[in-house]
Amino acid sequence: MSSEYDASEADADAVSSRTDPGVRKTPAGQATGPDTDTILQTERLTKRFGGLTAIDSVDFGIDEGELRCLIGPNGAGKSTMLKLVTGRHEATEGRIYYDGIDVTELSSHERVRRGIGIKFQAPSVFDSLSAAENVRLPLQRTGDGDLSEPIAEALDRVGLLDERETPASDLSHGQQQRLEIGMAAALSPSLLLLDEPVAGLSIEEREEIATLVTELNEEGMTLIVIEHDIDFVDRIADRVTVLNQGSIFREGDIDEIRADEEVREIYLGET
Ligand SMILES: Nc1ncnc2c1ncn2[C@@H]1O[C@H](COP(=O)(O)OP(=O)(O)OP(=O)(O)O)[C@@H](O)[C@H]1O
Repeated sequence: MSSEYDASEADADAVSSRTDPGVRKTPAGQATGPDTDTILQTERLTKRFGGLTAIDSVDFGIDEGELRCLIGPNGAGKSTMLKLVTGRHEATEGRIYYDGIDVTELSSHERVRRGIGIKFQAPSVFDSLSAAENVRLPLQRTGDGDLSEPIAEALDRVGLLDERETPASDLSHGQQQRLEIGMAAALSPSLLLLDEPVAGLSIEEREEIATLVTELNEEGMTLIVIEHDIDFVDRIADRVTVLNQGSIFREGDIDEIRADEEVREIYLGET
């Protein structure tokens, strides 16, 4: 499990309090611009927590329209990687380019505005609020007026329209996960990051999430999904990136990754 103590929040605050967003185009930034398929590219991205290097000089790229799975053993740096992309963590070194610009210094809020969405590993729905009230929260950050139509659309997208008045606490675990994905997808991000969307779910609930994630991708959303369940990864992924000890260990399609003996050793616990 990810550590979620104050350092991450402090980082987010530090980033969001900046007044100069530091947006600038650089040659590497142009690598994510209109003349290329690459929507996200990191360059020697590094995150240290005190003496611990959680992400170690990583160059990670993903094409627009891809559905990429990020796998690796516990503590490999997967969640940290996503939090760096969203701005919840501030990079220690390196750059992050997204859709043609350098977003390294941008606040989380600004990155959301530019089309980066995330569903965190830790639950973020409000139990006492209904499904509709939960979906309203991200929508009212950017829009005002009558939100009933976008709320209905967002709930419909994740199959929860009939549960719109149900308090989140009364939803099943699978429905809560779908609600969280609905909240992250409500603003129609270009890039959606999902941290362990099927953890603790039944086989049927996993299948529902697999279908939902695949549909979002078919609608044109680019997705990065962290997942431990290799069968789920097999079900959804185009390509797979294996992280280990803060570095990219392998990248390839799922069949190559499953057949790779060293990956099996570090990730699947097989010899
Ligand atoms: N806020 C933090 N403060 C200090 N160390 C942290 C913090 N967040 C993560 N770490 C450390 O960074 C390393 C990478 O953690 P991270 O949560 O990114 O791994 P992960 O691959 O997502 O693991 P898991 O699969 O268990 O969720 C771990 O050693 C973790 O303890």
